[in-house]
Amino acid sequence: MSDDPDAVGDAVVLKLGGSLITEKDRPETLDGESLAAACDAIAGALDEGTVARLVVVHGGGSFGHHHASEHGVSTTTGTRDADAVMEIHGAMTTLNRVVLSRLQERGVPAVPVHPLSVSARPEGSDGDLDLPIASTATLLGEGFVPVLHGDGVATADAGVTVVSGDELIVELATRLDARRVGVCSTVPGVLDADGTVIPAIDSFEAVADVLGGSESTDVSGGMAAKVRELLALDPPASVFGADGLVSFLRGEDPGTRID
Ligand SMILES: Nc1ncnc2c1ncn2[C@@H]1O[C@H](COP(=O)(O)OP(=O)(O)OP(=O)(O)O)[C@@H](O)[C@H]1O
Ligand SMILES: C=C(C)CCOP(=O)(O)O
Repeated sequence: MSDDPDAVGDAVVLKLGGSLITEKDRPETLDGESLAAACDAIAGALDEGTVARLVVVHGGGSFGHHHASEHGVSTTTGTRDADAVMEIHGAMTTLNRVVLSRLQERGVPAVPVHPLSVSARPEGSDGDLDLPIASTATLLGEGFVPVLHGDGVATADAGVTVVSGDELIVELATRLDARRVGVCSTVPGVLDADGTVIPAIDSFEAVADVLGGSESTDVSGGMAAKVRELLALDPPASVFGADGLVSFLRGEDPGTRID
């Protein structure tokens, strides 16, 4: 149990991967069908009551990664160019607006929380992420669905680096003492060398050989970084594809479970 006063205990933290909701190889292109299906699943789960408190985080896909890559910005390399920061953040808030409106159209009380405005890496790019949690926790307590996203983040001695949605879900799940964490991506789970879904992972070394980055432009490390982040997490996490989302929101363990 977390001793953080903002912990709400029964929250589910869900990442909608950028590779799911955008066409990652075509700059600033949405995958409207996949996004709609994901929003249907979320609205259905809230209606049925299988999830009471939900935090959604979405990734960058062809919005954030494309601009970050053009400016040479990653989770470890920053920029002091305000125009570059605005291009990266602007693309992410554009995508965030679309995600919010697709959720709101389905009756989901979704509201934005923009990480660039609240978070930092005060010890530099190798240091921990500081994500003040009060706004997300209070919104959750008031019945909203906070929607965060990968973004730029103020970083001591580096300017602005990228914070990935994968880092955000770990921080959110820990600080909120969440019940479960899900990562819905474009793959049906973490795949072994034969392309078969690995049902469970409990150590990085056991799967390091099959873990790669992303097939597309990606400044935050793809699947290898995802698994590393999720292994460091207390509550169980699942990595699954679009077909697993309804099942995850019903409390099942589709795809790969990471403990
Ligand atoms: N062993 C593996 N199993 C599954 N996917 C893998 C593996 N190794 C590398 N990958 C790559 O990881 C990608 C998923 O990671 P990626 O970071 O692109 O997803 P995402 O979180 O949906 O996107 P974003 O980072 O834009 O939010 C897959 O599309 C695949 O190219
Ligand atoms: C590239 C940016 C700005 C966001 C990265 O977030 P991710 O897609 O979750 O890795």
